[in-house]
Amino acid sequence: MGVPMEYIMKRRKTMNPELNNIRESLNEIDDEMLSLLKKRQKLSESIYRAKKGTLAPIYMLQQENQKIAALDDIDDDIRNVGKPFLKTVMRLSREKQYHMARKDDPYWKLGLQILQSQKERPSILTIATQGNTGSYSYKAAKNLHPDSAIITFPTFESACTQVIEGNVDAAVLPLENSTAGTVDEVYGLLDSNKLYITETTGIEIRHHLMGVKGSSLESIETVISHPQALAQCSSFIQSMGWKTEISGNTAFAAKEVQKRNSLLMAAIGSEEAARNNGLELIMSEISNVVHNQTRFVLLSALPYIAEDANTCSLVIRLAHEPGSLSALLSLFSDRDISLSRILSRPVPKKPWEYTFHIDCNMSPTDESALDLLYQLEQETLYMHIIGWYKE
Ligand SMILES: O=C(O)C(=O)C[C@]1(C(=O)O)C=C[C@@H](O)C=C1
Repeated sequence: MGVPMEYIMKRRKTMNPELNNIRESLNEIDDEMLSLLKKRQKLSESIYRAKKGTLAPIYMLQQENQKIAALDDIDDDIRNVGKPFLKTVMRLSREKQYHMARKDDPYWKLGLQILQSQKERPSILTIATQGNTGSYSYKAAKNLHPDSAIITFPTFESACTQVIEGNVDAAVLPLENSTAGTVDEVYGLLDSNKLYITETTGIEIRHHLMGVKGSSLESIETVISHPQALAQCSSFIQSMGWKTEISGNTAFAAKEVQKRNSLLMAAIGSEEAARNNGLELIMSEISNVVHNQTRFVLLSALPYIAEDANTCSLVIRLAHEPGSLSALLSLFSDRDISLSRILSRPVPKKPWEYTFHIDCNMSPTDESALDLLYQLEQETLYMHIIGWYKE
């Protein structure tokens, strides 16, 4: 029989009285600090009330910098820990003030837009995808809305244009693959801010090698597919020493092989792509990893937010300053909001400046989520919600 944990803990406590005493003292100091913090937060409420109605902003950067700079004159030991400590308490003070300001502002535009977006789910009768019927996007669209009519377009951009122009209800596009990473072009299209992610689905990707009748591993010299599919099967391709050719998607690759009708060429794609183009499977499942998934998103022109939404996708631009990203991340962690993805993309025409795509787990009914958005609007150069959906 094992020794009960409680007994071990008790023994530990009595075995080292010196350690216990120090811990007791630490606890006392923590209690004192917490009670001071409580007092400080009360003062933050008062400072907010004093600022209310004046044009004074909540974030007084100069004020904060002065306080931090004043620490330069004190001894090393306390300066180094004092700076992050003061930054934290001032940030908590701002968070309190933003919460009060949001509550006081019934006309907060983004808050009203969020409320308006929580309407009934719009019906999705027509969906645009890129590629043709054998593509994984087609499969993902069917997965999400089995009864919808799916119309295929040659590029991601043309599928999005159809949604923006109101010719279809939504587009389904791949956003991220578990092996090859993000689909940068789709992220670029999301940056245009005309579309919203309203649903997502994960599709298990099984890549197969296919060719015309008579082709074999020995006869092939070149493989054709979408760059993501080629990347996802790179180990096998390299081991065979094949050349690669790029196509718009896996279904187009299969079509191209059928058209060229050559034993020297094979395509990488789904079983459907082989079937639809009369090709034979030369080898099944050639991906680098067994569980190869792609996350697809349904994009709508209307910013619909589901009642049970738990993931919010944000695009944020920050000032190009040291510490700006870590300060941003603290605004999430202070509120216990976890991030499921973070991605940086270069800002066009602005070398070394970045846009951050952040997915975080929060519900539109959470007060802390609204506080966060309110604060982000004030403290970042730019913030936009590109979707709030159930994942
Ligand atoms: O001095 C202010 O205006 C405050 O709101 C107080 C305070 C602080 O907590 O010290 C908080 C936020 C400001 O950015 C600067 C300082």
